[in-house]
Amino acid sequence: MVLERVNSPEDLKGLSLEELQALAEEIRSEIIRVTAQNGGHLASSLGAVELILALHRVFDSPRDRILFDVGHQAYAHKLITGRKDRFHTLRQEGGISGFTKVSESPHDAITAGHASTSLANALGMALARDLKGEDYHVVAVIGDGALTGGMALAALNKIGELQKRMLIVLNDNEMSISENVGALNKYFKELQIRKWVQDAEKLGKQILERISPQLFGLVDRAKEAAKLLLHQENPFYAWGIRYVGPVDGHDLKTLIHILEHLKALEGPTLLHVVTKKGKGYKVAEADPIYWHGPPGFDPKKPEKVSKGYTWSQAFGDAVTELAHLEPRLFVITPAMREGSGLVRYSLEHPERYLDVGICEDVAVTTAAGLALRGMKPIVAIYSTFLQRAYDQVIHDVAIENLPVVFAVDRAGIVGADGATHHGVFDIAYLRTIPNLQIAAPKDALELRAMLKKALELGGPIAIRYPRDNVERAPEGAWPEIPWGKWEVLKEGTEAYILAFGKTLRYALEAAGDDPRVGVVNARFLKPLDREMLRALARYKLLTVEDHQKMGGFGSAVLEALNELGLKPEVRILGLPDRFFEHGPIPGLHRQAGIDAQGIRQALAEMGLVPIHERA
Ligand SMILES: Cc1ncc(C[n+]2csc(CCOP(=O)(O)OP(=O)(O)O)c2C)c(N)n1
Ligand SMILES: CC(=O)[C@@H](O)[C@H](O)COP(=O)(O)O
Ligand SMILES: [Mg+2]
Repeated sequence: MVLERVNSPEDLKGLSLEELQALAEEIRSEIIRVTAQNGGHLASSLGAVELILALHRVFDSPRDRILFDVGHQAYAHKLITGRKDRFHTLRQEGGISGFTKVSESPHDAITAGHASTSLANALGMALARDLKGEDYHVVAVIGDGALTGGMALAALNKIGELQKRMLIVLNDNEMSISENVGALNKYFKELQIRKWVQDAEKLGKQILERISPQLFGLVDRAKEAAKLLLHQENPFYAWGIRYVGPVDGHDLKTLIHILEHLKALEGPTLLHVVTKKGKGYKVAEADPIYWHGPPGFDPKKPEKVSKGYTWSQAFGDAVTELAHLEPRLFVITPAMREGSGLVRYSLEHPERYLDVGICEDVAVTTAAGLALRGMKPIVAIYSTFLQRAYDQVIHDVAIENLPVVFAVDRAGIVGADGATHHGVFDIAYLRTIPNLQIAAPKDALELRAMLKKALELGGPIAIRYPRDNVERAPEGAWPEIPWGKWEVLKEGTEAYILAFGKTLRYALEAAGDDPRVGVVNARFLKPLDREMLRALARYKLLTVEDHQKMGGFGSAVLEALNELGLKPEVRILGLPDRFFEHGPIPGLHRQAGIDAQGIRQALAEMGLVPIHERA
């Protein structure tokens, strides 16, 4: 076993090409083995194995800085940089992160998880290096999907201007999570055709020169003419960045040879490597979309595992039906078709569906444009990724009170993706925006009711729901709920739990059959149901939410009570002021004290000791 002998990238330097190739296969097996158990980003990491070995063979991490955009393709990097013995803890509570993480290893140049950050990071590092008179290489590996992000394209523009020495490796597997989109993506495809043309041309040349030099001359002139037709300005040259490629991203020998050469060059260089997402694992090669991030599987019999009916699917089913009722409906996703439950909708309503690529800012402002011209756009977007479009929500949507609905998926703790992905800031960053309303349905029926009503109401409305399963609602069901009104689910004589969104189930569990404790489905945060709040102010109140405590639902309740001049005893349960790492969602909720146990604890501290525990 070669991997046994590799404890740092230094150990790659002495390996033969055959040993490196054997190492690649051992790494693939380990990635499959652990992802089968833990879940994780299988296809992306399988596709980047040779590239990562070649980079660590040629460059000297951690002295040289190797950055991985998103960091989800970096499992091979983790295995050869001293973490092979902990790799089995990938994405587990207390285990190693599923992305690169500065605090996890000196070899992790950036903490990643959100796309398109590597190039600006690399630029900053190159600037620091040169200002301090230091001498090391800065290498950024970015996927074709991540390159659709505005941050990445804007960074290229600056990199080309400043001409700092750095290497950008474009890992082009023609995939984002779904098929990749964008004009650059089309151009890369054409470049690959051109590569094929070059190879065919070489072969043709050899044959022709032997048969007839005259004929060869004629063909040669024809080829020049064809080149003129095919020849387009390579955008990277326009950006002032040397372009090399495309090259086979699985050919270790060629990669090492080229990287050695590029290492010596001054200024910014982009090496375009072509890889296969899921390389070396048939099912992942055949379906890189499902195997982008499988939840776990039997490595011997890798079948797709159903994750059950999710909130995302409930959303997708609802908008697919709504599109028949509302011809102005238009749904946008920033590169998360599958994750947002939009496969069915995209197939049934392709003319009113758009995947903008990994650019949430463009998603929101495109929705604004649609709304300005009479459409009813819904932006389907993860809470964590909506952070990328905060200004657009204010500047392009809310100021003009445009009818844009934000279907905020993955709201709350999301589990194995960890701190970079928990959707625990959206209430705080949205609720201060005038005109924008915020709601959280308790089930799929309320989700349908809210989506339909939101389209009718107009104005910016955010509807947040968790990464979780949910009971399917009947097709065609469009219940009415009083907009802005909370719902008492259980009466109480001494206290009420005001639960927002997913924590409602914990509230009902904590209240149990205790007659003293009532439970409210506080499904509207903005507008808050002040009428009911006033009525409940004579009880003790406990708010609970799957969100940072600071600036969340509880804060909104406190502010409203203050404005109403009411001073009941209030406790707020939410996530404390720190980041939460990766781990199972229930465990993280327990840690945060927002589950049933945490609620009981808070009630006890408010004098409502559970009846069966009373002495
Ligand atoms: C800002 C942001 N939006 C969306 C995502 C979700 N996401 C994770 S990986 C990915 C696709 C990345 O494609 P690419 O860079 O080509 O890498 P590949 O998976 O193909 O190796 C997306 C959209 C993200 N991580 N960050
Ligand atoms: C790397 C990335 O950002 C996505 O792949 C993300 O991990 C998807 O999250 P879900 O699994 O919740 O769809
Ligand atoms: Mg890709």
